[in-house]
Amino acid sequence: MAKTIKIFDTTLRDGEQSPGCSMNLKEKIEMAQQLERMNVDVIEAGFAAASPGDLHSIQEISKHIKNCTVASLARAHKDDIDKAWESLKFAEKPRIHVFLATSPIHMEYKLKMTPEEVLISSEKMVTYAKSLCNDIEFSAEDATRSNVDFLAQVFDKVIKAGATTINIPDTVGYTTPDEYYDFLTAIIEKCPALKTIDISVHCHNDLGLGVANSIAAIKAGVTQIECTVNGIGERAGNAALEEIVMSLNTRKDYYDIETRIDTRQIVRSSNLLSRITGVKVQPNKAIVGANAFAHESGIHQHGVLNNKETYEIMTPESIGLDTNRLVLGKHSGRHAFNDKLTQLGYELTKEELDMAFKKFKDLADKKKDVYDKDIDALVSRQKIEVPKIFELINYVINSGNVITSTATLTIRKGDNLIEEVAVGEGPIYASFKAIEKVIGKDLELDDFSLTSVTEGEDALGDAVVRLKENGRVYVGRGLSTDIIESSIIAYINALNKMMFENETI
Ligand SMILES: CC(=O)SCCNC(=O)CCNC(=O)[C@H](O)C(C)(C)COP(=O)(O)OP(=O)(O)OC[C@H]1O[C@@H](n2cnc3c(N)ncnc32)[C@H](O)[C@@H]1OP(=O)(O)O
Ligand SMILES: CC(C)C(=O)C(=O)O
Repeated sequence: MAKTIKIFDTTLRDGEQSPGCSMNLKEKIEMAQQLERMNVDVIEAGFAAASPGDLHSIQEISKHIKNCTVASLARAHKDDIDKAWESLKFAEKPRIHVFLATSPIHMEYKLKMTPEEVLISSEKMVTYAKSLCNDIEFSAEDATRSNVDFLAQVFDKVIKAGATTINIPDTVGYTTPDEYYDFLTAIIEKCPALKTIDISVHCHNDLGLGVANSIAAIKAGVTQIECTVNGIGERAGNAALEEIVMSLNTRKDYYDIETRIDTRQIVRSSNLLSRITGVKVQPNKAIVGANAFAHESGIHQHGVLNNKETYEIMTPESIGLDTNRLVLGKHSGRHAFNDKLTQLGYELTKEELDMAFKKFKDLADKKKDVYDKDIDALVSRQKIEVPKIFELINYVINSGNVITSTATLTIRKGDNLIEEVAVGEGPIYASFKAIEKVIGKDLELDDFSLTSVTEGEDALGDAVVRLKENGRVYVGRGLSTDIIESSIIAYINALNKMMFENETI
């Protein structure tokens, strides 16, 4: 019988450590709910001691999650562990995740602790965490550059102290698949107690080997894999969840390993994360890249026309890739719309449904064919919307290749309608300048991009604006069949986020 391994998702903790990938509370809750829909076993929701905001967001995420374990990270410090426990007070299935580095370089230069002190502290802190919570994970940070005998000693102590999962991470993405397999096999042999609990790995991608190392670890007998959606994470990122899960799924014939992941939720999870962070997935990314199922050359196309399996090792449907099915049109009613939302995995309140239905009708008026992707984009965006402190009422553009563009914008702030005119190189830049005039200050535009949600002349334009202030990036998104309108909405959305989170303006 196939063995089932656990998927521990750390998109909201290690993933959020990725530059430019920070998320606000609403976005984290929406992402956590999507992870639950995808059926991950554990959601690492954050590092409570990092800030009161992090602690609060773990509490709020916990309130919304029923089926997954929620983990909170802590250094081997009593105060961190107390905060982690406080952050988990609403969790149905809480896990405290304590970590301490075990490699000579980390112990000497970072922790300034002797191996003996690390041994004592690990045992003491796991004992303390266990007095609060039954489910305790212990991670030996930089395990792959640690001495195997020393690690075995640490693991013996923390397992006796009550750890229920031991994580053996490749913190700096240093190891290779063969070496990791040998290393894990050796450590399991030296510390037989490991066989009585869950053994986990957490692989980074510094050499591009995060997924390969995770798969080698499964072969060596580990029972939990730590990973992130789209492989985001510190530096070059973490092992990508979708790649690990689909490798095991596609090569079940070889590994005979299963996960509990609903693979049809993979594309939606990837899209939602990109939508939230504004970080796009590279087109040739395995599984979720735009080209992952595209066949460009004649010989391939010929093969696929005769039999898809000539060049496709998994079906697009198995990862939830919508094959552009026409779903609804402007004559569709509320029941059909609600039914579609249920199929897509959404549960909306009546108020949310009313709002989404109105947006859908507006879209169906402008766009001939409405696809699953369009509806997903509309609804997932609505769920992470912040209050509209500024709102676009209307705009007029005067532009061409022989004149400087002029934008006239009317924007609502509270009960006031403010109109401003600005000129700029191109209609979008002129519009952004007009918004700055409305708020009375210059903003730093970190990045701007525009893509289409689906194909076709009437496709929805998806604009992403990244505004930077005091080192923080605020990502705004705008969706419209008119690309200038979507750009203006995206800019105002980023501005609203900045105000909502920071009250800076
Ligand atoms: C491999 C990983 O991904 S680990 C997780 C990384 N995530 C983060 O760092 C989250 C964001 N971090 C933060 O907000 C801050 O670093 C905080 C709040 C956690 C700590 O901030 P500060 O107290 O100012 O410490 P700072 O970050 O400068 O240094 C880390 C301290 O923790 C110690 N430390 C590091 N890891 C551990 C550990 N696992 N257990 C105990 N102490 C540790 C370091 O030795 C250093 O101690 P020192 O202050 O006595 O010299
Ligand atoms: C805290 C641990 C698990 C970690 O993030 C790492 O080792 O990379």
